Amino acid sequence: MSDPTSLLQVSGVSLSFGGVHALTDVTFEVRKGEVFSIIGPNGAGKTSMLNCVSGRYQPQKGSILFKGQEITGMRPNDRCTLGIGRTFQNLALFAHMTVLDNIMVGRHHLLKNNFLNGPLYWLSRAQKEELRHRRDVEDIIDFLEIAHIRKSVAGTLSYGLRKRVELARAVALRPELILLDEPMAGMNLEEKEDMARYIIDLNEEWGMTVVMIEHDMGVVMDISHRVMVLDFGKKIAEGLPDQIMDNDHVKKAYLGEDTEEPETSQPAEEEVA
Ligand SMILES: Nc1ncnc2c1ncn2[C@@H]1O[C@H](COP(=O)(O)OP(=O)(O)OP(=O)(O)O)[C@@H](O)[C@H]1O
Repeated sequence: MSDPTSLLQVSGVSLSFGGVHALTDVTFEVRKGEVFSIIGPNGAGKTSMLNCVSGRYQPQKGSILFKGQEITGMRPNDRCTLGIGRTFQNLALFAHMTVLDNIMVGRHHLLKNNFLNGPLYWLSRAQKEELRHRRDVEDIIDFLEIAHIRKSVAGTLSYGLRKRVELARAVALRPELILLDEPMAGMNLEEKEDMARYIIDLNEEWGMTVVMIEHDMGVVMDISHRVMVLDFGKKIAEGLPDQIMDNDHVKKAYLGEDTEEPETSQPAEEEVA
């Protein structure tokens, strides 16, 4: 029997691209209700890990369970239907569509008609259903404070607002697990504070479990329940934010901090085998 508090179980996942080992034997678990962050230097394998969970990449080894169900070979769309939503490191909105329509796209997994029979959806058959969904979408719009731009074309918005709309689209799926790839990248301080607040509320009030990749250590340490550190595709640490901040291996390998008096100036790569 799987642990009922465990939402996501990743076991021994390895992923290579030719000779590049993006992930090597990575194992971790995310519990229901957690904000779980994945950190590490550029190229450490963070996005690859998220892509393995969302189904964009298929690992060569290992298994991924969601709510105790094996999802390793499942297509991304089926994982969405199961309750895994995500945002992307680089914005993936439909630039020519309005904010509202972008968010409604995020909703399509909850509609009886999906994109395979999409024309039916976009015409009239699902109009009643669409009305109901629009009401629900309005809640999301209110929550993310984007009512004033609901009719704006997504491509005309500032970067910070587009990130927020992308979050709205992912939330529209009402996922149990939401994967956020650098939700604060490129934002100013005020936008970051807003985004941090939305993530906390999604977690605490909307009950979503969050797996987040983020480079801003202040934010990560403030809002995460637990943190995993990747380096060169391997897990080098996992624990509470304070434990991670105190971990000598992490300080050396990730934060580039020397925790001891240097005796010789060895090249950094020798420290991380
Ligand atoms: N589709 C791909 N094809 C080839 N190599 C890839 C692909 N995706 C990732 N990689 C390689 O896998 C390694 C891990 O990349 P990944 O993007 O997962 O790291 P990351 O920790 O998310 O980095 P960043 O913080 O810069 O986004 C890198 O060496 C990268 O070049």
